[in-house]
Amino acid sequence: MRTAHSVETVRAAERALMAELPEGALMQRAAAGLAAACADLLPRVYGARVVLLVGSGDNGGDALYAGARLARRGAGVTAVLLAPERTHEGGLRALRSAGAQAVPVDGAAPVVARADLVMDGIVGIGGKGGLRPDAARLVSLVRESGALVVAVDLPSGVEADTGEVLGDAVRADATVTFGTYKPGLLIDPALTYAGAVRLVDIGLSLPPAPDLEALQYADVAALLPEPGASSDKYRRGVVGIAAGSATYPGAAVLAVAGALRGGAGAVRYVGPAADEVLARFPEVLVHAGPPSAAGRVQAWVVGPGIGDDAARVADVLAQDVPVLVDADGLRLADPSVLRGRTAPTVLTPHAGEAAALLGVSRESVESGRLSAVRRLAAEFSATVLLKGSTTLVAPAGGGPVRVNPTGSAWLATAGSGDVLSGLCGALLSAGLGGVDAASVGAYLHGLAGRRAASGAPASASDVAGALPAVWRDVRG
Ligand SMILES: NC(=O)C1=CN([C@@H]2O[C@H](COP(=O)(O)OP(=O)(O)OC[C@H]3O[C@@H](n4cnc5c(N)ncnc54)[C@H](OP(=O)(O)O)[C@@H]3O)[C@@H](O)[C@H]2O)[C@@H](O)CC1
Ligand SMILES: Nc1ncnc2c1ncn2[C@@H]1O[C@H](COP(=O)(O)OP(=O)(O)O)[C@@H](O)[C@H]1O
Ligand SMILES: [K+]
Repeated sequence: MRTAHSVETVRAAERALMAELPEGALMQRAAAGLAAACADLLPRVYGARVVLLVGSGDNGGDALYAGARLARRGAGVTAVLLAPERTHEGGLRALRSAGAQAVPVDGAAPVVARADLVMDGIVGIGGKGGLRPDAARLVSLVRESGALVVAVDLPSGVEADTGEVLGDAVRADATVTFGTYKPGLLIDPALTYAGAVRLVDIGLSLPPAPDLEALQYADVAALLPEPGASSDKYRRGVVGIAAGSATYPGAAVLAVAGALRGGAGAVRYVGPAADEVLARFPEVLVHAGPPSAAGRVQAWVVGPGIGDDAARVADVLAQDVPVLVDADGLRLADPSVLRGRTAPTVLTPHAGEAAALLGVSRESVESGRLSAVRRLAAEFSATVLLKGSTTLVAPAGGGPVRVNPTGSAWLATAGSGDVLSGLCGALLSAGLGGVDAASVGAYLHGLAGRRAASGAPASASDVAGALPAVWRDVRG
């Protein structure tokens, strides 16, 4: 599991560790890791032209000590000081004694223009808001220079805790972060500013529950349901799909396609697209009448392509089994019924649907995805999977939010959300909890999107078709 911790948590861990160590030891650890990462990125350290952008805090201190290390290895290092009178004193002394020079901001243009590598030590976890005007001007010089940019701890100008970018920010090729990932390094839009992220262990002891976590291959493999000797189709889990309408039969077919690849023992379908579903998937059990009369299921998916069939949504929500609500179902579900359910509920909105549920603009959801998903989970007492370029899953009762690391923009194709809902529903029916079902589903769906596309457009059916192969890859 990859984990990220909030600034407050990092600060507390830093205080505890600093009390045990000689002064400056932590910053030396950070600077050593940073210098090593820069050396790896440069074709050759000796003779390389390195420019440090140095703000007034410890982030600038890290850059100065790392710059001193590179200068001692023969790099030509120049520090650009944004606040010369408030620069980290020890760092500046170290830089000068390594033979490097420092210039004020108005002397930056010629040195930045010739830089091979720029280290961004303007601001780290102490930053608030986008870059200030003098820093922003400096960063636009860097952009014009074409130099390799390495952000110290996080790209200056992004919000560490939320992933928001409130103005100008540094666009880095790589970010060297200390102690733990910061939430903003895993969530867009900030994520797209960070480049390749390298974590440097500086010995912090962090609490076991992070603010954010991302499943890795091994975590997903351990969560995948697997039939055993005593399994039968009912024990493996039966997932019910209440989806589709005369206008949108395809949504039913795609949700079923996802469900059939999600590890359930059987898929039941209820709705007006039974003929279309059976024509494509004869293994599905179809039922007329309300979902509650369809026979036992261990989890329901309701909503994709359902049109205005509020009765079908209400019927599903009244059943005391896990329910995943998607698409039209999100619009039709009664919020008080959602809140009152005792069995797990999973909501899977995209940003537009999330905005409607929260009564805010789509833009505010997109720019503040982490707070939006947490709010939704709290307001509806449900696990919430917020779709988009980085899909987030928040648990109903608070706790770490999961961020999906496998997304692919090729998934932004009509119907791929329907496949996801069926897949997650099947995982729920197989016994996974809401957060695991949603995050494992998103992980597999993202991998399937990449595999189905591999550089060319893929349809939602292709994504569903790629699921068995990615399941095998993950287990292998
Ligand atoms: N925690 C750890 O374990 C370790 C932490 N370490 C390092 O310390 C860093 C944190 O250092 P920090 O606390 O000194 O804050 P930092 O990020 O340098 O920023 C503060 C300065 O920035 C300024 N400023 C604020 N907003 C701004 C903006 N938008 N645009 C421009 N400027 C802005 C603000 O100025 P002021 O408001 O005072 O004018 C203030 O002076 C951390 O990220 C890591 O690199 C490692 O060395 C070792 C282990
Ligand atoms: N830019 C993007 N990068 C990665 N994944 C994306 C992006 N945009 C959308 N997706 C994913 O594509 C799927 C689209 O789902 P959804 O919006 O419900 O579409 P539909 O209703 O047509 O099925 C979701 O899994 C979502 O996370
Ligand atoms: K920085």
